[in-house]
Amino acid sequence: MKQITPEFFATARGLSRAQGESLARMISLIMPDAAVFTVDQHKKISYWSPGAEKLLGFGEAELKGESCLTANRCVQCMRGCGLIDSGKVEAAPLLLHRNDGRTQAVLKYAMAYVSEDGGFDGGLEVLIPQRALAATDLPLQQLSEKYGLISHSPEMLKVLEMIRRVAATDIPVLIRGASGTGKELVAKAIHGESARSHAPFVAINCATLNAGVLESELFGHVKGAFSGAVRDHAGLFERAHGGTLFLDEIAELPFELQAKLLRVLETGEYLPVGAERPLQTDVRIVTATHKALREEVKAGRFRQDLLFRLRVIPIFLPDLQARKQDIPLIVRQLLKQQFTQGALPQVTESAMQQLLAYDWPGNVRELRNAVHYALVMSDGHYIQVADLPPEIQTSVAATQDTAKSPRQALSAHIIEAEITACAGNLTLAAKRLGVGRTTLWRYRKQSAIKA
Ligand SMILES: Nc1ncnc2c1ncn2[C@@H]1O[C@H](COP(=O)(O)OP(=O)(O)OP(=O)(O)O)[C@@H](O)[C@H]1O
Repeated sequence: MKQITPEFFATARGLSRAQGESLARMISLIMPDAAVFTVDQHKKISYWSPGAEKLLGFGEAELKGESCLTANRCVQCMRGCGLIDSGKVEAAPLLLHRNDGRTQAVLKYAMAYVSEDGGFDGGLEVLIPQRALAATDLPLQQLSEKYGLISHSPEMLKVLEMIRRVAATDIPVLIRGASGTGKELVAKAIHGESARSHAPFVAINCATLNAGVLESELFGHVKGAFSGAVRDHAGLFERAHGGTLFLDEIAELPFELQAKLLRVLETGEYLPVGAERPLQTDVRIVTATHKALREEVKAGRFRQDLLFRLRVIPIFLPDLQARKQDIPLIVRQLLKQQFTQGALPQVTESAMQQLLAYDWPGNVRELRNAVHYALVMSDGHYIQVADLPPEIQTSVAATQDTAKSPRQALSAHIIEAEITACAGNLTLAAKRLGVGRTTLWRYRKQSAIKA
């Protein structure tokens, strides 16, 4: 039989099965909205409270004697919940799948029963529903415009859908994507659509400060904590209280601070530098990285337990290179931001071809910079190949821009992207492109004949 770790046995002194079973019934009376259940030494369900039935939609009759994984359907549960290894689980955030397919955010607490010979003898588990918030019902198109996350690509539409879902919970989110793919925009959208939107969104890049300064920035310090600490300093956890703390480049968080962050996630408590008593915080943590954190764990640079805490919901942002159909749309959006009045400059077909051929290692940030550069260089009416930054001019052998008619300024790519954006509504697409409907129809016909 698997042995419980001596540390747990020493601290918890163990809960016997008989004690646990009556405790479970008591907790389910006191906390009728929580799911309370017990498992035997084989992790088969032995008690399932009415609250559990209400929360997850499974009845006791169908679950008794079944593996706990039948009712606790989630990625972390499949990996192992830690109950056998550490004897207890404290405030683990989970996203469970209910019997009816909907998801339910919970915080899980569990305590193992210890047999007389010190072995695992089952356990008592309590799942506390996380704040029941309605997912935002903002249509994806409006969500994308509200936060400037412009895209048509299926991958980005999935990201927008994820934002809508996770905003309704307090579950930690890890955003993975290369530099300039929009990680901070996604974090802001999650915050902005959540019930925390009235409280601050605070962001910090963990790669830019050394361990000492970062600790003081995150957790604050008290007067006299170190030379130069002439007054108390509120940390970001205090400033973000009630809101969202966005930790960018989380892979760079120094190892010694990883344990402190883990403590906040587990207990909501942290210790300002030099302080004697911990403070409580209520923040939602959203993290981002361009690195594979699993590799960082393997290399011994990142704590596995912290990874599991942070990566409850991962969101992946694709490189711009993998969604080039977004380029005309984003360019247009960037031009609109610069020109609030008057006609937008037209991007010539050759210039658009160069933009589409380029690899964009700096992703949308680089595209934004290129558009700003081109605007400075252009005559204000047309953006041509010669107006683009040099590295983009040479992305493919550019053809010379000789024509300057509006039709030639509109490439087939732009036309088709706009029509898709308008869900096939040619009148709207023509309006957004600044041409008449008949003209748009003629352009399309001519492009089709040329093809
Ligand atoms: N889909 C998009 N549509 C329009 N603009 C975007 C989009 N994605 C990113 N941007 C713009 O690109 C720039 C970089 O975005 P952001 O700072 O969110 O990227 P990031 O992934 O957090 O970058 P880094 O990792 O370097 O901090 C910002 O100006 C942002 O407004």
